[in-house]
Amino acid sequence: MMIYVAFSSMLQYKQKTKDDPHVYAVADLAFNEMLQDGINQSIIISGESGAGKTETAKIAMQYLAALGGASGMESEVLQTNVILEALGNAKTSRNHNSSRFGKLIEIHFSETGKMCGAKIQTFLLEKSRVVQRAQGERSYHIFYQLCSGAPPLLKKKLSLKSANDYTYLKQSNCLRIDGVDDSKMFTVLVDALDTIQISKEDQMKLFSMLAAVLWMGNISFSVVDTENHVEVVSNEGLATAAKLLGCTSNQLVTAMSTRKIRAGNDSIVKKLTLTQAIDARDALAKSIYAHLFDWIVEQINHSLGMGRQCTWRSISILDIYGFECFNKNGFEQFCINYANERLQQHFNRHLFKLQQEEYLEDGIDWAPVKFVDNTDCLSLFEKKPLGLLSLLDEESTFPKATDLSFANKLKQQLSANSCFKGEQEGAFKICHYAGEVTYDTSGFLEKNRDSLHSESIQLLSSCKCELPKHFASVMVADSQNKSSQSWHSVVDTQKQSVVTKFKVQLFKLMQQLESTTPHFIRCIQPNGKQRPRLFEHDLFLHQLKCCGVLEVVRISRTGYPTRMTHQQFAERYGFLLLRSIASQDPLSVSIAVLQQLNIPPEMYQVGYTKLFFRTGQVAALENAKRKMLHGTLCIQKHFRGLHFRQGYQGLKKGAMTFQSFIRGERARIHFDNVIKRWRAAVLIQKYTRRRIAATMFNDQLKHIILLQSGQNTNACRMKWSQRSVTTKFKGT
Ligand SMILES: Nc1ncnc2c1ncn2[C@@H]1O[C@H](COP(=O)(O)OP(=O)(O)OP(=O)(O)O)[C@@H](O)[C@H]1O
Repeated sequence: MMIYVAFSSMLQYKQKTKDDPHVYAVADLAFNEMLQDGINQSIIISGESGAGKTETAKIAMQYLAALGGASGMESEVLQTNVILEALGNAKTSRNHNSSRFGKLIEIHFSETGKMCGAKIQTFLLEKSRVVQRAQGERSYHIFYQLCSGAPPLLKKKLSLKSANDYTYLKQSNCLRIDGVDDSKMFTVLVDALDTIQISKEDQMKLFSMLAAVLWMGNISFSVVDTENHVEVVSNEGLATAAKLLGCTSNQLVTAMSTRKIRAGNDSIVKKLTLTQAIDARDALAKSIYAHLFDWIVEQINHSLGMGRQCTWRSISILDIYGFECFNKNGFEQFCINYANERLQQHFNRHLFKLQQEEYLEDGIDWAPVKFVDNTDCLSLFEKKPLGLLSLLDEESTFPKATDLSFANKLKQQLSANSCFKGEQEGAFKICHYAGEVTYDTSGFLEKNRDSLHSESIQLLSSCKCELPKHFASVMVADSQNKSSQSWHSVVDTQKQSVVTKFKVQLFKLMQQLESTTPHFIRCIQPNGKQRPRLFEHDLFLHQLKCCGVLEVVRISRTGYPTRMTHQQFAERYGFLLLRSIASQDPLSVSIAVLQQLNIPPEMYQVGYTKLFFRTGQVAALENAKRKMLHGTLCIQKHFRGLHFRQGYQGLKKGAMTFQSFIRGERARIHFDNVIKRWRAAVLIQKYTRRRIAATMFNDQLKHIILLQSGQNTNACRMKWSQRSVTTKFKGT
């Protein structure tokens, strides 16, 4: 667990730095602990509005994306910020890019630490901002981005005009933010939608609904009788809104200016008064926007969920709206500050209560550190039946109740509570952990009921476009009486109030966070003027005091932030012992390690089951471990080198012997072949030569014999003829 106090926004507005080594350190620790211990982690970022929570969350996400990158998911996960900021952030008097919703982003990692998906949960979007807000503030960024950045074709399709032409946008006299180019931001948004793989068709649906909301704001009413009943003025707003929703102008007129009232078996159609009609129009616009926001989050989750099959563990980053205290605080601030009380409780629990309880349970010597406990304030909200939330819900169920009657009820029931103070004219004050806030109850009951009339739901369900139909079905499913799934019954059924829904969501969130190892980042706002490098010391100190940072520093200095069971310690550092005492129990091993490393006794305490260390001691242990491991690694490195070199030489020798044998064998075979061929050639030559010689000899012999026989014959003949002559002479 780690707590980091961020003063990052001291650089705000002029020198934006998107680097923060301290945030990196927190993210790094969470990442390493996740891989090491196999436990899900959470990074809880809190602080006042404008203190830098969203920027810090983005820096942490970027760092985690870099650590778990190379899976292709990281750019998608980072691009979600662009979409969520466009639809859920707006300019307020305290922050030009204030998140008007809470967000928990769960980043999933595989066993090897690769990012493999993400899931986003959102909490309580401030939907009233769509139709109304304080002077100088803006509605959600996306409206201005769409009006100034949409390409001409899209503008024509949606009949879009400039932001100044829409009542919902121009009413607060603030259309621009210094240094922000809405038209450029629209291109960035479309790129992000493409990266997240939101199809062009779905993007078109999103932009059509946004345009429909804007055009609905331009629908006006005219009073037709003395009772202030109204008729809808047939103007461009009415026709365009109907076209974009996929219904007829008449259907829209009916939903906005009439109510069906049941009288026995019959139903009577009643015209609405001007206030009722404006409320009906605004309620429908707010409802469409809130459902559109949920729908886009659903689409993002669908896209980011593709790779979650290989999920192993996750790191959740919580960026929830900061504590707010304006000149006029309403229902939204009431819910936001309640959520902050819950988070402060989680913080106190982990940093003070659980830690100190652990010291006592393990029997170590400890003088308790006092801290500002907000349990009383939290029970003021949550106590049943006499808590703020229960009383608000109870009053919301009475049809005749008013905001004033609610304020009076609070005064009656809660004035004994030290955290509550009743004020004049329907106001009340709560002493929060971060300071006192005065709330104005006007609008509390209506906002808590958040009812949309059956006519409006019927209208949405009968629209030709897909999204309004989808929103209507979600509304029906949301209604408590799930058995009667039709729009007729939605208004009649007991719908869950906004605060109850929010409370349930918060409890679920807390349960989820409890199952993780928390890391806290406290953002501190340096000044209330949104200026860089300006420190308002009182504001600074106030925040440090309120969020318990001073106590955290105290407890960190005197306390024992690092704890390990004897077993864990022995397993982790036992190998550092020079003499082997492996047969001994983990406690003896641990003590022997501590003595060997000369850790001063005042820097640690030995509990029944755990060892407790003061700040910095683990670093010393880790240092010794690192040195030992480094030495071991060095020896291993050289041994492995030697071992492999010897192995290599042996292998080389073997290979060479083998190669020479093969080569000899091949040469021998080759030689044999050559000799055989040579011998065969010689034999052939011998026989050929003999044959030629024999033939020649025979020929010569023949000729000689012929010659000799000729000569012999001749000689005989001559001899014979000489003898005959001689005989003749003798005879004569
Ligand atoms: N690390 C930072 N570096 C530079 N500027 C920052 C940093 N953090 C915050 N800022 C500045 O402060 C402004 C407000 O920050 P951010 O929107 O994060 O506040 P927040 O606490 O989330 O407020 P809210 O609760 O209203 O959403 C930013 O628009 C930016 O200008």
